[in-house]
Amino acid sequence: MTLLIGLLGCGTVGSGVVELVERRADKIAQMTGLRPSIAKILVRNKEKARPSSIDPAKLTTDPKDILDDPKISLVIETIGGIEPAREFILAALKAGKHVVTANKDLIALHGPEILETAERNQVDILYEAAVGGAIPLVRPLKESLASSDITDLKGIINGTTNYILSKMTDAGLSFDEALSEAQRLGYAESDPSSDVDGLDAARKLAILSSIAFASIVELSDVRVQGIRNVTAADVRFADQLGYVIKLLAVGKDRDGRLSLEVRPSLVPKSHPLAHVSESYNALYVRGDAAGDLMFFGQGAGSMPTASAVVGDVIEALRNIQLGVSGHSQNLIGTQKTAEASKDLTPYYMRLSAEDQPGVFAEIAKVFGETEVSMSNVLQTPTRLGHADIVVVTHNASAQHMDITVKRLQELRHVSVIHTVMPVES
Ligand SMILES: NC(=O)C1=CN([C@@H]2O[C@H](COP(=O)(O)OP(=O)(O)OC[C@H]3O[C@@H](n4cnc5c(N)ncnc54)[C@H](OP(=O)(O)O)[C@@H]3O)[C@@H](O)[C@H]2O)C=CC1
Ligand SMILES: N[C@@H](CC=O)C(=O)O
Repeated sequence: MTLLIGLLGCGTVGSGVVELVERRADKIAQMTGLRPSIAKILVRNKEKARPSSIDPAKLTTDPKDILDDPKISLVIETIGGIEPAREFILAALKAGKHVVTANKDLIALHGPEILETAERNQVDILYEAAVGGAIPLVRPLKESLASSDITDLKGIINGTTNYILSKMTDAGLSFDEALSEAQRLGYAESDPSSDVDGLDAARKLAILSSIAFASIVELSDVRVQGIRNVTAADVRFADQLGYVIKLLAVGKDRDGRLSLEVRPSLVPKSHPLAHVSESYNALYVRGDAAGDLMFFGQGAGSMPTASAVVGDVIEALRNIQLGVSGHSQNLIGTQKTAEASKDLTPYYMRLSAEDQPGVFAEIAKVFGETEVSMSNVLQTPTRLGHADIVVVTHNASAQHMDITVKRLQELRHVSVIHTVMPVES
């Protein structure tokens, strides 16, 4: 039997979905007893050039052609953003259609509303592709690891920034060159500042944390710092010190208190995360019974993301056949407190100061007075009479580092503090 699908959006991800559904239709029919067929595809502009796998006759600019068609039982949303994606998904769920989406913006911000609507209407809402591209993360956390209390999540969950940092480190590309390349390859969001400023990773961390830590997680619970301040100079200093720079997402549950952060960090070259390059993502998970696990794979791009979308389609078809649709939602009732991490860690700081006798002594004095101990110092002359000074500290708290930064900014000979990043061990 054929099951008709409506596809909302046919860009990087949507076009990959069309190709993969066609390629796998026979296999999926064997696996599930239902043959998926994409009947209609919603786009903004029907005249735009599309891959040859897209049948122009299926294109429409009217969402009603999908949402009001009773023959369409499943909707795949790959438009992105909040509206009109939210409106379309809610309408599809209310019309009794199952929904598969790759939209992390929407799930991170309106997850409870969407999951409740699906539950009420006894249909599936599946969003594996929203986090980590091809890597199965949502389902393992929801199902396979449900027997463990998860205490830690740590990883690289944005392909674009990882691509940019890898290319700045390994190929000497400038930030702008690397970003343009990531856009050309289809990794970046339509507004790439979501990637660069860490928001995309924050949305993904909120989604993962809500499942792993069994809590409602608001996006505002995640402290976010992107990679805009990371320059070629930081990449070079990090290299000299034996590190690479990565945008890490870190979530912890300490006895019901959550700390959630996205921030650029120095990772030792020997650390497994240091070898996760280009658009690859990786996530460490620590659970009390399961121990430590690491998930790794392609975190962005057309086919890797389509692979997760079509995996969800197959689950929805199986659920339809078994008559168990609408039970995949895992609604979470409680909300744990989120606060800044109190863990101590070494920090990397780069600042510019006048290059004259006594200046470094003044800087060192501030570190002494704020009780942040230095473990390593590098200095390079930059422009006439100025120098870049890099300090790596021993373990310090974020609060002590904030005070140190404030005090240093008051020094007459310090012109600017460029970057402050935690250092992983
Ligand atoms: N790119 C990636 O690697 C990944 C993306 N995602 C997520 O997948 C989703 C899609 O991303 P991506 O494929 O890169 O995005 P694209 O910008 O490449 O594609 C968006 C598609 O949606 C259509 N569209 C946009 N607005 C409307 C509208 N108002 N009405 C009808 N159609 C509309 C566009 O139509 P038209 O073609 O006519 O312009 C286009 O086909 C996003 O939620 C993204 O975050 C998730 C994981 C990885
Ligand atoms: N822009 C995102 C796409 C996948 O989620 C990324 O770069 O990771």
